[in-house]
Amino acid sequence: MPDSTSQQVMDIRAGLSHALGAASTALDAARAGYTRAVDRLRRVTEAAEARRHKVAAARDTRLAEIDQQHKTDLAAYAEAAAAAADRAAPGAAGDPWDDWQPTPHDQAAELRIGRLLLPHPEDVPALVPLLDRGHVVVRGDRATGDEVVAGLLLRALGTAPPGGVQIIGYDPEHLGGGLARFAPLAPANVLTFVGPGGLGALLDDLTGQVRRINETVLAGEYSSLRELNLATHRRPEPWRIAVLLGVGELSRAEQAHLQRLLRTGAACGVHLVIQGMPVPAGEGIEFITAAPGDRARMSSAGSLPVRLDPGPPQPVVAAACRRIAEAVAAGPAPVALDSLLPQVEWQETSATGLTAPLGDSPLGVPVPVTLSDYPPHALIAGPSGTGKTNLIYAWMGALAARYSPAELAFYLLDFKEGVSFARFAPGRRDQTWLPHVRLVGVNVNTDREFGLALLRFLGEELRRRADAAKQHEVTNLAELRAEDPEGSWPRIVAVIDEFQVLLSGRDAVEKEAVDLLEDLARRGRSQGIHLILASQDVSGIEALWGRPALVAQFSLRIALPRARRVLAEQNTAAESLPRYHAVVNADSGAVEANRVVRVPAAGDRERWNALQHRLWRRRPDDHPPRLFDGDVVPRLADSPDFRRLTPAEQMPAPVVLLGETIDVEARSARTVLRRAPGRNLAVLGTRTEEACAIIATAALSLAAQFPPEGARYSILCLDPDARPAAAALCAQLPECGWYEHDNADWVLEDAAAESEASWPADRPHFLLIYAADALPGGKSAADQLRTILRQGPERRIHVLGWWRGAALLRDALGGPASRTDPIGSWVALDVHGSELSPFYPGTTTPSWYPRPWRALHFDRSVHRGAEVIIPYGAGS
Ligand SMILES: Nc1ncnc2c1ncn2[C@@H]1O[C@H](COP(=O)(O)OP(=O)(O)OP(=O)(O)O)[C@@H](O)[C@H]1O
Repeated sequence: MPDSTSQQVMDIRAGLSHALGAASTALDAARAGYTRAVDRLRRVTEAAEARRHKVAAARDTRLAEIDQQHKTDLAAYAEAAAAAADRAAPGAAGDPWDDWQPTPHDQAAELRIGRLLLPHPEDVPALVPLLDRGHVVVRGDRATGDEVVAGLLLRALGTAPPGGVQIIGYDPEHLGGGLARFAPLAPANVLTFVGPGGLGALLDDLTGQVRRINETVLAGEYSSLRELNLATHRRPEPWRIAVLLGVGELSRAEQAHLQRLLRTGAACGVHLVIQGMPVPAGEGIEFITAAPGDRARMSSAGSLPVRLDPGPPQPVVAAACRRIAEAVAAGPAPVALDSLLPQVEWQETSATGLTAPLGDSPLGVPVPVTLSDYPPHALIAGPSGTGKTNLIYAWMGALAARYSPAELAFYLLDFKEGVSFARFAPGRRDQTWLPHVRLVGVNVNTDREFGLALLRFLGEELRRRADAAKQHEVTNLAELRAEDPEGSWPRIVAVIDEFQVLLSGRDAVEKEAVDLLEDLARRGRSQGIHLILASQDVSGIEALWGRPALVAQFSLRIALPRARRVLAEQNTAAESLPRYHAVVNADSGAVEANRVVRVPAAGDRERWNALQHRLWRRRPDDHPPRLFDGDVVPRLADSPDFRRLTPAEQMPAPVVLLGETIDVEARSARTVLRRAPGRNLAVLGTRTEEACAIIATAALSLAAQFPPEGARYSILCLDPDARPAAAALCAQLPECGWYEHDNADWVLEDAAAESEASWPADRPHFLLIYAADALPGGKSAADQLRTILRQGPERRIHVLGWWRGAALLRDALGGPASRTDPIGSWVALDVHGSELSPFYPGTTTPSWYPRPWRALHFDRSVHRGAEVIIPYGAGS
């Protein structure tokens, strides 16, 4: 058993030791595991710590990055917002007051009132959309609010062209005091006030404006003035800002009006700035809560605080208001002439009429004006300085650019003192001319005869056209042109500025002028001859109004500001016209036909020259217009009639030129010295220089027709003052005899003897006597001269004598009872018509008043009445 016990013990021991061993192993393993676990824990903990640090670092970096990004974004947004604000409120809309001045623009801007306080230093302007966009209600602190209103108004004024913003003030509490700083605008009507009881009327008026603008300006084509402006770049209506200060309670009707305006006004440029009155929130209404410091707010910025700008300094307001008022008083800036010109020049046909714009309507649309069968002629009126001449230039420019010279011809006459039409003819500085112009008459105010000459010339042209029409069996120009396409039938436009001068005088000139005008006006319409008559004041032209049939032909009426009577009696449109505008009326001035036109500036040489030079370079021929300048003394050498004179083998009868006639073709006045009784010439009057000039013209024109020995010339000079001129002439004449006081008897005796001879002379003898009334030698010399005058011409001895008075000539002929027919032709200088009656047919006297460098010529063999002539300059 012991064995078994010991065995058992041993077994137990073995078992125990085994278990111990196992336990020890397990313990070791457990320990090792523990150690590893502790180690892992340590490592994990360390790793976790390291990760936490890393994450924290990463987070910090990221946070820093985000923060930086945020800051950058915020800066960018703030910058962008500021830039956008600058764009939305450029110049006067946003500039600080210390650097502020008006910067007119035709598009509405938003207006700065202060700055938005963002958590960022960038300055972001707080802007209010007023013009074209909405209305502003200012509430809160009254004094601060006043400054906000003043700032808004000044900025609005400064962003628009002068007069483009009109302010109407309603300030019942302070009777306008709230807007007192803008008072300099009042005289120019840029600021008007409505009295304490006038709110209803003001709202009524504004509602009326909105209705009118909707109906006639936007006319269904545009939804707002802003849209119209964007589409056309024009702004036909001003912005109207009604400033309602401390209004108090409104009646129901006023409330209704106000609500309507708040809803509809902005589209029509009618805006309300309201202070001290509750207004419910609504679209397009900006509410500004005025408060000092950071407590101000504006509705469009939500809860963002706003710091309001201080109000504009008084000197800035005063200077701006003065400038605006002055600019408004001076009128709108001129429109450019180019706005009337077509894209391509000389493309139109004038077969049925002439149509060209004269300017823009208030809506900015060009207003075409037509001359045709109806209306055929135009009457323009405007007091001096209102732009009549400018309007004529603008019209001519628009026509000349559209119609080539083959389609249109101008004849221009200016009775005004000055040379406004001279620019169309070649001048000393500018050699170009307007190719359409055929005739220019300037400085003609004392030469009304030139007006007559033009009318006679047009009358002739009318007859020529009527004959051609008859030949082609047609009745008007359009048909004639169709039948005769090769013919030259331009429409003729004759412009007579200050035409009342032509129709003044109550004399033969006036009568003939009115008759001719009436005929031309009546028959010219169908033959393409159009008259444009302009005058400072048509109301007093009796010759015109006395002929209703004549006036009726002028159905196109153009009235410049304050023109009288040119429109129909009840039509007062011209009274309220702004400067540089005209009423164009193609229906004899009837109110319904009024069209208001803004006329571009065409008077400016520079503007005109560009057009004229362009058209001149395209001129179809090289014929400049005939320029008649009443102030210029013509030269014999330039006379076409003189240039045509040449010595002929068989001289029919010598022609004597005397001076230039006042006519369209610059003809010379002439008399013919045939071998017949009475063919002598008398120059009458005391003006030595002119008398000498006429005798020189006569003698030189005679000399031009004879070969050197073909005629004989004798000069008898009895006036020492005439001696230099007579001697100079003598030097120019071939074979010229010279006689004075001492030897006068030689030439008189000889010539008298020759005159009585029974045989005709083999060559003519021209006896030029200066101061024939001063003959020496008593009765015998006088008798000899009478013999020469009576009998000489039959024997080819002709006297060209100067007597210093009509009565002296009469004496030379034998006294009051003697016959005057030995003097067949005379030229009178400073001699009145009544003194000339003995030398004039019938019992009439020529209607003429003497004036410097003009003479009256009469040739009994060809003239019905005397003609005014201009002596050629003595030096010619
Ligand atoms: N549409 C216009 N735009 C700009 N300036 C103008 C315009 N019309 C006229 N003017 C200017 O006004 C002035 C007077 O114009 P204009 O000579 O045409 O007047 P008028 O009526 O013919 O005067 P007057 O009969 O005294 O000659 C000129 O200096 C002219 O340049």
